[in-house]
Order: sequence, then C-alpha cells, then structure tokens
Amino acid sequence: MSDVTVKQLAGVLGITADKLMEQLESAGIPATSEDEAISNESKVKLLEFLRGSHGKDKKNLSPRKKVVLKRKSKEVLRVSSSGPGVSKTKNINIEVKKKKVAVGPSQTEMAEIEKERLEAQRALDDRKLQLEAEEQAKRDAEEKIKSLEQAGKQKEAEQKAKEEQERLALEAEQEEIRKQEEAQQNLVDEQAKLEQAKAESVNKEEAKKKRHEDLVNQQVQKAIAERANRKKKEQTQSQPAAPAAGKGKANEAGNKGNNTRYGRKQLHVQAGHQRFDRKARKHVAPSNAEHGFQLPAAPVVKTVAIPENITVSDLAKELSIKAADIIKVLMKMGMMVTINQPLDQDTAMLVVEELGHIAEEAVEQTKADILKEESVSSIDEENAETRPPVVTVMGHVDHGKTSLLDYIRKTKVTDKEAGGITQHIGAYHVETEKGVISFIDTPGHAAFTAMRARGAQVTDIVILVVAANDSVMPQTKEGIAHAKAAGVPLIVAVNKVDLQDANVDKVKQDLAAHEVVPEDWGGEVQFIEVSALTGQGVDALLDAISLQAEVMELKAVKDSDASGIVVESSLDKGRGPVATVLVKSGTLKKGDMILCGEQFGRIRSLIDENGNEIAAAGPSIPAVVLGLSGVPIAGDEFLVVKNKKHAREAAQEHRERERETRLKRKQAAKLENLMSQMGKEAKLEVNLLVKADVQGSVEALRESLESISNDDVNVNVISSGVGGITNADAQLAAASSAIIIGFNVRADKAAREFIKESDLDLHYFSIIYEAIDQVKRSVTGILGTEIKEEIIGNADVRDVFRSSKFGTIAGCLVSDGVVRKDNPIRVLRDNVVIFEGELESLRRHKDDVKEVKSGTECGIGVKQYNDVQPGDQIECYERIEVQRTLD
Ligand SMILES: Nc1nc2c(ncn2[C@@H]2O[C@H](COP(=O)(O)OP(=O)(O)OP(=O)(O)O)[C@@H](O)[C@H]2O)c(=O)[nH]1
Repeated sequence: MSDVTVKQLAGVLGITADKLMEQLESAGIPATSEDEAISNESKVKLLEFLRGSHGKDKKNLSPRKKVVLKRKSKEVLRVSSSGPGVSKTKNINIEVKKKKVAVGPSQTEMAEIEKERLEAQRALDDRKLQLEAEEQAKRDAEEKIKSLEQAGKQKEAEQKAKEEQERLALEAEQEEIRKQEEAQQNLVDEQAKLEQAKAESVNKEEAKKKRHEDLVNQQVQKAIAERANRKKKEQTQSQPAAPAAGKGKANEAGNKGNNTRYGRKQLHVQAGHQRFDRKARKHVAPSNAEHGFQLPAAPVVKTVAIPENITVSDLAKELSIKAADIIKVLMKMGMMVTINQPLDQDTAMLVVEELGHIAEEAVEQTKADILKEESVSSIDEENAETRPPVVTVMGHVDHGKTSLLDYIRKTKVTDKEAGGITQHIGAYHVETEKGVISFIDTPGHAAFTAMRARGAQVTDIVILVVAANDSVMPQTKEGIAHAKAAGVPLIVAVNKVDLQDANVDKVKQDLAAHEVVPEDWGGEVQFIEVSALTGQGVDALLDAISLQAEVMELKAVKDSDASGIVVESSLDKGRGPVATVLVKSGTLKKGDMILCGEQFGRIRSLIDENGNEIAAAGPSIPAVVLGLSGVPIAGDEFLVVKNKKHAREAAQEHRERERETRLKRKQAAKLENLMSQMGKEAKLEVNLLVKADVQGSVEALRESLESISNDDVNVNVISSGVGGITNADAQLAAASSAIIIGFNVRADKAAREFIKESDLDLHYFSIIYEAIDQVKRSVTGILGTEIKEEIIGNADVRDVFRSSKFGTIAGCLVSDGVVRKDNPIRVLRDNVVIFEGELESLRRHKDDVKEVKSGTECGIGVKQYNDVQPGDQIECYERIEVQRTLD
C-alpha cells in the first residue's frame, strides 16, 4: 500500500485534517503538516491508539485473515443436495486464474471502521445539513436584499412618478396662469387701443371743432370788418365833419368790451380785446382767443318726458347723447338691445335716471285731447257766468232716493208746452225761485261710480238721503266715502220724517260719528228734514242746494262750443242711438258735430226732459241727443268739434284705446290671470266684491275671506252688502278689478249683461265654507310654485390631489346623505360657502359613478374650481318645486 497524506486520510475518514493531526499527535505519530505522508505503520499505530482510547485492548483483536489469489488453478468442489425423497452429491469445478494474498481488516476492525465511517458519514451529513442551512440562509438573505432593493426601487419610482405628476400639475397651473395673464394683457391692450382710438377720435373731433370755430371766427371777423368798413364809408359820406365823434363812440364801444348795442356780449369775441383795429384797418390776432363753445361747468340735467314706448335712438336724441351710451347702460342692466329697438316706459325711465337725468311719464295726448284743448283755448274764461248746480242723490237702499227724485220731478219740473209728458231721461232740471237745479236722475252710487271710474266728474253736490227711522246704514257710509273721495260737498236729506219712529237726532249723531257734522252742531253740513211722501221740507232742500251752489260760485262760459258728459244712453228702435248729455260748459246746439267717446255725429235732434225739441242747452242743462253714430257709454265726455274728419279719427282712436283698456281690465279681473301680477308686485292683491242674502252671512264671509291674507297675498273685500248683485256692483267690480262672490243671491239682468260683456269673474255659493275654500284654492293656485333647496348630502374633503388629466381632485368621505354627480354643489370652508357650482367628476376607485352614499370614500372634481383644500366640505343639494300655500 502506498502512503497517503494526512489530509487525504482525513478526507477518507471524514474528519478534518486538524482533528486527524490532533489524533496523530495524541498517538505519538509525528505530523507537522497536512501534506505530510503517513505510512501504513503509522496508520496501524494510530488505529491501535484509537482503539486503546476507545477501551478495546489488543487481545481482543483477531488475527488478520490472509487471502491468497492464484493466477490460474482448478478445484473440484463436492456439494451434496437433498430434496424430498432424494439425496444427491454434485461436483463443481472451480478455476482460479491468479492468486494474490491480501490482508483485510479483521471483523472488529471492520466494525470499528464501519462505526467510524458512520460517524464520519453522520458528521458529513451534519456538515452537509449545516452547509445547506447556511446556503439557504444566504439565499434568503440575498432574496431579502433583492426584495429590499426592489422595494426601494419601487418607492423611488413612485416618488419619481409623484414628483412628475406634481411637476406636470405645476406646469399646467403655470400655463393656465400664463394664459390668463396673456388674456388679461390682451384685454388691457385692447382697452388701451380702444382708449387710444377714442382719444384720437376725440382729438380729431376737437380739432375739427376747433377748425370749424376758427373758420366761424374768421368769418365773423370778416363780417364785422366788412360791416365796420361799410359803416365808416357811409359815415364819411354822410357826415364828413364828425369823424372824431364816431371814433370816440367806437373807442367807447371798444372800452366797454365787445358788447352789442343791446348790451349782449359779442359772440366769439373776448372782452377787452378788439379783433379789428379800425385804425390799422387790419385784423389783429387776439392774444387770448376765447371760443364761442365752452365746456359746461356742471353736468346738464335734463327732464325728459317718456312715452309708453320709445326707441333707443329716439331716447338718445331726447338726451342729446349717442345711442351707444344708452346701449351701454342697458348692457350694464343686462339687456342687449339694438339702436332701433323700442324700450318700454319703465326701462326707458330707468335708463334716463341712470344717466343722471330726470324722467317723467309723458302724458299721451289723444286726438280727442287735442281737439278738447283747441276747444278750451277758444273759451274766454272771463266771460264765465254762474251756472246751475248738478246734484246726485245717494243713500242706503229703501231710504227713499227714488221717491225724493220722483217727487221733485213731478212737482217741480215745469211742463212748458201743453201735452208734454215728463220723461225719464236720466237727468232733469228744475227751476226754483232761487235758481235752476239739475238732478242726475239715476239714484244710488252706480252712476256716480261709473262716471268717476271713467274720470268724469259732473256732480257738484251730493244729497245723502238717510231714513230718519233707520239712520246710518252701510250704503250711507259708502255714499259719504264716495262724496269725500270725489271732493263733493254733502247735503243730508233726513227722509221719512213723517214716520212715527223718525229719530232725526239719532241720524245726526250717527252721521257725526262719520265726520258728517250738522251745521247746528257746529259743523258745515246742512241737514234738511224731508218727507218724500208728503213733500215736507222738499223746498227747504232745494233752497239748501241753491245756497250751497251759491257758496261754491259755480261758473261756466255760456257762449262757446259745448262740452259735457253722457249721463245715460240707449238704442231706440225708431230713433237710433239716444244719449242724455249734461252740458258742462258752452251751449250745445242742434246741428253741432259732436264727438262722444268712440261715437260721433251731427246733432239731428235736441230734446229736453219733457220730450220737447229744443234749439240749445246751456251749462248744467241735460238734453237728449239724437244723430250719433252709435250708443256712447255713460260717463263718456262729449265735445263739439268743427271738423267731421277729425271727429271720426278721434272716435276711431278712442275705440282702439277702449278695446285695449277692456282687454287689460279683463286680464286683471280674472282669478287665473292674477298670476301675472305676482312678478310685478311684491304682494298679490285679490279684490272681492261680496253680496249675500243676510247681513250675518255678509259679515261672516267678509271676515273669513279677508283672513285668507298672508305675506304673499292680500285679500280685500272692496265692497259687501245684502241683496242681489246689481249693475252698480258689477261696475264697481270692473272698476276695481274685483271678483264677484254671490252668496245665496243672484245677479240681476243688467248686471248679468254687464258681467258677461266685461268678462268679469262671478261665483255663486250657498255654503260659506265652500266659498272660503274655493277662494283659498284659487289663490293658492295663483300663488303657484316656488323653488326650494334641499341639501341631500355632505362630503368631507380628506386630501387633495392634482392631476394633469383630471385637475384638482378632492379625496372625500361622504359624511351624510348622498352626493350625486348631476346635482349642484357648494364648497364650504369653516361653514362658509366659498364656491357654488357643479361637479366635474365623481369617482369611486377608478370608476366614474353617478352617486356616492354616506360612509363611502370618493374622488370629487369640482368644475371650474381648483382651490378645494383638505378640511373643506362639499355640500350637494337639489332644487325642488313646491306648491306655495296660504298657510
Ligand atoms: N213714510 C215714508 N215712506 C217713504 C218716504 N220716502 C220713501 N218712502 C217709502 O220707502 C220705500 C222705499 O223708497 P224708495 O224711494 O224706493 O227708496 P230707494 O232709496 O230709492 O230704494 P232703492 O231704489 O231700492 O235703493 C217706498 O215704499 C217708499 O214709498 C217718506 O218720506 N216717508
């Protein structure tokens, strides 16, 4: 066996070289290095030492077996084999080709070696395991390092991406700012250009003006010079000896400045300077030329009358400014108009006031107004004579108005011609010892109201009839109110004094409570006790009227073209349109051409209250007129006109205006159309006229209906009373745009016709509750709907991200309700609204969503707003239409 090195042996044994070195040293075998060779003897020695150290002595060691191997030899081996019932011997030939003797380890040595091998194997396995573990640890560490590196890289990438995003956002923002600045600059430039252009045009204008003024100055100078030359020539020709005096005067004039001989200052010539040097006979340049035009020291404030419609250009002309200035003002008011666009009166007045001028409503003159003015201007007021008073009778129902008028007419109207029959023509006049008195023969408030509603005032004195047994009643109060409103003096006729229960004092007392104080109580009102039944006190009443008229000094011009009022009118089958007129001024003659509201015509026939043809009717005298083109309306003014064409035109114009007025009134009086008033007036006014069967119902209805009023609507019962709905009621309703409520009462025929014609709103009821309910419902309907806001959700802004693609995105948490993409929003900071608008985007994770509910996170982009900050709140709301109610 050849020698092996310590290291090789250690490798075979499966231990370290160091360990083997130690063992060799312990066995007394010298070995200095791993590479030193170890002989077989040393190996045996070492083995023995190791055995000794492991407690095995040499005796137990069996001698070594020798194995001899022959190169080639033959042997026969006899082998006996036995089987069931068989016993056999078999020869086996064995051939050995070479023989070599080798000494192998003994069994114990083998066991030892095996054991050592096993130990070495175990140590090797342990080592292997250790190495594997170490390897694994190393791999793990490397992986960890790798993953750490990867994580680091990712973070770095994220950081970079974030930085990139921020950079882009910043750039976008800067770009935006730059664009805005650019736009602003452009705007400023444009404005500057405009200013410059304006200044240039002003300069041009001024230069032009100056050139013009200079030209005018030169021409004036020239003219003055020429005139002076001419004068001088004339003077030298006519007065050759008095040049000194002329010179002196001229000097004087020069010293006085440039005043004209009438003391006026010469235009364009500055005081103290004379443009023309007479001596030198040449023009002298003024040292300080004063122009004819000077800027006004203070702004000129104009007062402009504005008609119902005016175009922008016309308004500009009125104000002597450019139409563009008016357009500018209107633009500021939010109106885009063109130069030829008509503006309504209110807008035009606003514009005028905005421009610092004073606006007045233009009183539109109708053709009739012009004709009237012409007629009035021809009247010489100095020739005015005393005229009879015109009296109207008023009072509560059944207090005796008709009876009193009938009594006076029957007893006092004088029938001058035999066979004449007193006719009811709506008015009559009586001749008393103290003078003539004209009565409007339609008692009650109807005629009076109708006439007043048309702006006509014909009554001079009101007779208030109060039944002595009934005293002051609702219509008595109304009569007082009417008379007071019209400024007409009252005379109280305390009627029915013939009755047992007549109580004149109570009447006086009750009337005094309404500021109608009798003369004998220190007041100013004459109280006359009368009986329409017996005629008692009627003369005293007529005397009182005459006295009152005298006090009033009623006068009118008699000798002029007539004008007056239509008191009554009708269509007669045989005679055509019939109108009772009352002349207010002048004298109405047969054959006159009259204009009467929308009717006109030549008077074919003039008739008095007795049915007699008359030639003329003077001031305060009623007469029936035939010959008109149609039936005029009671209350229409009439006027004598010279020209038929003018009369026709004026009538036509009146007809058109009436139609418009009727239409407006119709619109206004309709419950359903009252809606239009809402926008114009702060509060909706609903007027009602209530008529009922009994006083109790009247009171109950009035109270309940008026209590419907609230902040938005005012329900006024403008008139209420017991009894059917009369024509007077209907007229009052029309005049006041009132809705008529009939409770257990109906409208009479005349009222029905008027209501139909005027398209008034009439409602009948028989249950109070229903009446109130209906009015309430109607008014509620009129009130319409209103828009209310309801907050549907709130989102708290937690974080804000900026992205070049989506702009500013607020990372939010919906704290309550729901945030909807399509609903309007507000941004609140410290509970103060800082922005109002809508959402640009609503996202959940990366998806666009329609809505996000409470407790959910979302990303919100606010349209056109980038200043959302963490801590802000985004409030989402909706607008809902709600029916306005009276409650
Ligand atoms: N005893 C008495 N009765 C009178 C007097 N005047 C009128 N009457 C009666 O009172 C009632 C009503 O009279 P009218 O003249 O119709 O009363 P009115 O005020 O015109 O009534 P309306 O037309 O309904 O508004 C009639 O029956 C008359 O006869 C009077 O002086 N004495």
